[in-house]
Amino acid sequence: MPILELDNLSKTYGSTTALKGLTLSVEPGSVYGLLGPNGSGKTTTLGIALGVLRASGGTVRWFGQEPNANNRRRVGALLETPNFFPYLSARQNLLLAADVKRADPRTVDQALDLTGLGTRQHDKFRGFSLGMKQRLALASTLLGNPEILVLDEPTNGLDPQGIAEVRDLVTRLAADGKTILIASHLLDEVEKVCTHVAVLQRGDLRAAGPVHSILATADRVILRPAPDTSIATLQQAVAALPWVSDLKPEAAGAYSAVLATGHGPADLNRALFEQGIALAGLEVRHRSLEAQFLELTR
Ligand SMILES: Nc1ncnc2c1ncn2[C@@H]1O[C@H](COP(=O)(O)OP(=O)(O)OP(=O)(O)O)[C@@H](O)[C@H]1O
Repeated sequence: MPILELDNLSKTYGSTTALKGLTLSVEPGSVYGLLGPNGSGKTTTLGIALGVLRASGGTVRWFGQEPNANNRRRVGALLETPNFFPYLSARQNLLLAADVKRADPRTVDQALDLTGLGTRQHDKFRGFSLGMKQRLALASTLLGNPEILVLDEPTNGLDPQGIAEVRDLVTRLAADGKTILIASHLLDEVEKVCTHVAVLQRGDLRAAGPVHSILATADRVILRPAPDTSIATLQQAVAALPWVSDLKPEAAGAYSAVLATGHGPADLNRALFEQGIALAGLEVRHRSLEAQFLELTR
C-alpha cells in the first residue's frame, strides 16, 4: 500500500492556478523527489499533503486512509526552518520540540544518533555550522520516529559543505528504511538522492516514475545511413545488436539510438558495415541532464 496518494489535486490562489490535477503516489522505501522550477507548485503540494493548506479539489490519503491525527503522527515534516533557541544545546532544543509535538522524548537520542549529532548534543545551537543547524532541523522531523519524512528544499541556503552533509544524511535515512518525499528545484540533487521523481511545471505534472527512467543519462548516437539503405534493413541490422537500443527516426533521414556502456560509435559503425550498411554520417549527441530537464519542463 502506498504511504501517500495524491489524487487529482488542484489549488488556486485567487486567479493563480498553482496545481492542476496532480496525481502521484509514494511507495514505502522510496525517496520521492518533487522536482520543478520556482513557482511550479512544490510547496503547495507538500502543504496540502500535510494539511496546512486546503486543496481546491482532489484527495489526499496517508497510509490508505483519509488524513487524521493518527496517521499525521506517522509523518515527519520540514516545511520551513524551525526556530531553535541559540543559547540551548542541540539536545535541549530537541527535548523542547518533542514536548511541543507530544512526541516520545526517548526518540530524542535516536534522532541525535541518526543525524550524527550525538557527539555535539551538549553544544549550544548558536555555535553550529549551517549544515549542523539543518541536520538538527532534520533531527526534529525524526522525533516520534515517523515512517515518512516530508522535506521542502532541505538544502536551500546552505553552503556547499552543508549541502553535502544534508544530502548525505537524507541518503543515510533512506538506507535506514525511512520513506522520504523531498521537494527540490535542483536536478542533480534529485538525481543524487532520489529513487523516484515527479517533474512539475506551473502546476502540471510533466513526468513521473523511477529516476533512471525519467532522467535517463544516456547520450544518443545520430546515424545517417547512405541514401540507398531502407529503414527496414537498418532496423533489422540494429535488432541483431543487443547493445543498441531505442532506434528512432530524427529529422532529415537520420536516426538516433542509445548504445550500452562500453560500446562507442566506432563499434556501431563496424557492426553495421559488417552487415552491409554504410553510414554517411555518425555523431554523438551528448544530452546533459540539465538539457533534458529543460526539455521536460519546457
Ligand atoms: N499564498 C499564496 N498566494 C498567492 N499565490 C501563491 C501563494 N502561494 C503560492 N502562490 C503561487 O502559486 C504558485 C506555486 O507556488 P509554490 O510555492 O507552490 O511553488 P514552488 O514550486 O514551491 O516554488 P518555490 O520553490 O518558489 O516555493 C506560484 O505561482 C506562486 O506564486
